[in-house]
Amino acid sequence: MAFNVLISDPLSEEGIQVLNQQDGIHYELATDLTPEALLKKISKVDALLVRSQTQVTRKLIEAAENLKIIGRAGVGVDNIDLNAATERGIIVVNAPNGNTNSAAEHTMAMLMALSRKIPQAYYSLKHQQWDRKKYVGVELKNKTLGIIGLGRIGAEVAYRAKGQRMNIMAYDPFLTKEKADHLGIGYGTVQDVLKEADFITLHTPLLKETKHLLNEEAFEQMKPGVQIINCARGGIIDEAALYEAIVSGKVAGAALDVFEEEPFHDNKLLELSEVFATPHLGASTVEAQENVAVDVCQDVIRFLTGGIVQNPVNLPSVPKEVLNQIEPYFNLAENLGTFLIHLAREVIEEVNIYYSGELAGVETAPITRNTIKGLLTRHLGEHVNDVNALYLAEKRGIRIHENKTSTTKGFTNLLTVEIVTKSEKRRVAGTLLNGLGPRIVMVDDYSVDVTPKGHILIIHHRDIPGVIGKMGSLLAQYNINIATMQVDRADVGGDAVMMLTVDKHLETKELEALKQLDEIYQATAIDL
Ligand SMILES: NC(=O)c1ccc[n+]([C@@H]2O[C@H](COP(=O)([O-])OP(=O)(O)OC[C@H]3O[C@@H](n4cnc5c(N)ncnc54)[C@H](O)[C@@H]3O)[C@@H](O)[C@H]2O)c1
Ligand SMILES: O=C(O)[C@H](O)COP(=O)(O)O
Repeated sequence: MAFNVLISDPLSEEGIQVLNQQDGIHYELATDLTPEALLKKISKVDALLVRSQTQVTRKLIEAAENLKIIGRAGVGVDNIDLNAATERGIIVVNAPNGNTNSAAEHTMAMLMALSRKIPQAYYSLKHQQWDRKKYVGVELKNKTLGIIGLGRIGAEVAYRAKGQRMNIMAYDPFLTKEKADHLGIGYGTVQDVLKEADFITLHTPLLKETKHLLNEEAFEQMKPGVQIINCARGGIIDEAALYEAIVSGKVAGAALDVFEEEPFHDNKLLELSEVFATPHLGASTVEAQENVAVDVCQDVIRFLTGGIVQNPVNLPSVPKEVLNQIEPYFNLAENLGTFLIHLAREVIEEVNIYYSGELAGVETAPITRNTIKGLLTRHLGEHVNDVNALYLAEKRGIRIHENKTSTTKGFTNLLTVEIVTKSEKRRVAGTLLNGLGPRIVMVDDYSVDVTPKGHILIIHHRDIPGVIGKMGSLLAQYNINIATMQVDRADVGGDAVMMLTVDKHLETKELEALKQLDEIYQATAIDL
């Protein structure tokens, strides 16, 4: 068979050699295509190889009649419309391990250059100025490095910064005490990191949750004189807020490799002498480029020749006959996972999934994968899929147990998911009602009946007269319309839960206002 491969971003020669060695592969290297020119070419392409520059949009994917696989020679897939690719059955693979070292080294280079103002001092020398007073730096030794996102790159940065005798304070939603102790670092909430760090470095993906993670409010919480490094993704920092924080003197310096808009020829931040930057060079080393090019080309060849890929980002692969039987449960499972992660107040150590009634007799592994996918996506982003969900959970030390039980509590099928954290267990159960679709029927020990869809608000409160009224008036003040509402309680005057569906997404300030009411212990908004 013959396949056309289009390489639309610069790719290392080593990767191209991998393509050359395979019979039936015709490749074209075209790295300067305009979006319009790429759109014209794409219909004849079987495999598209990109880095971060090519924008693989829905429009491009929809025009790609023959496209079977998109290979990303690197980690971040935020330039690829994964939903559009999945909808079209196009597999996306990346190369997540090949550039970890280079990105960590680049971060360290930025950190050291920042602390000693090396780019600024060099620039002044180039302009015939010999100024020793202006470029007095600070030592890294005994300073606190705040790391937000302790995945592959964040952890490598932590190792290296310890070599500089820095103290590390990290935040990652999957960072446990055990892992922090093993690395010999401190950990806390994101607020702890913001408050305590002398330098802050970002290593999260760009997700809905991390967009503008460093915003005006975050800068306010930081120490005066803090310095910022971003070698992850533009957009994690609100650039306008960073500009103001530097002008006001709160932030003493910033070293940036990535930007909200790339490429650019003009960025206001670069007018400030406290800022220096590189044009997205974190992975630009000979070694990293060889690694990622070889990894991604090998995966593309494996896929095109009928093999199993090693780094799938979105692969849905379930045999047809099994799929027909269990597919209706996938959405319910994913929604239960998403629901529970919002209730988690601590790091999740264990997940127990109970299959009851009809469900006890079917192939449940793909349903488990969808549950875990729902649980992890909030913090790990869109690259979590039913193929890699269990692996990602295992990497984070989360134990997963499937249980088949005969207890159905009156339902013909019941899927119950429980998370276990250091100090509590939280549970949610759902069912597929014949002809009526999915329902959430239990939250912890409370009975409810809610379609898992839209904007859900769960309020844990004390069962006393007036609390429902107060809650209703407060929502009305914020112009939030209640669509449906149910209440259940443990005992008269004891703990109770309200489960509401509302017509719009609840903002943090609105949830905080609810929590200010004496009778309310917890208010959680979930968008499904
Ligand atoms: N500048 C470059 O050239 C370059 C090179 C490589 C990678 N990157 C970028 O670096 C980022 C991280 O890469 P990685 O390989 O370490 O990925 P990774 O998946 O191993 O790590 C990301 C970590 O971020 C954590 N996270 C998610 N949401 C968070 C939040 N709200 N707060 C704190 N932590 C959160 C995740 O739990 C995960 O542990 C990616 O965006 C990637 O694209 C940039
Ligand atoms: O996500 C990544 O792997 C890095 O940002 C590298 O991007 P690049 O391949 O465009 O250098």
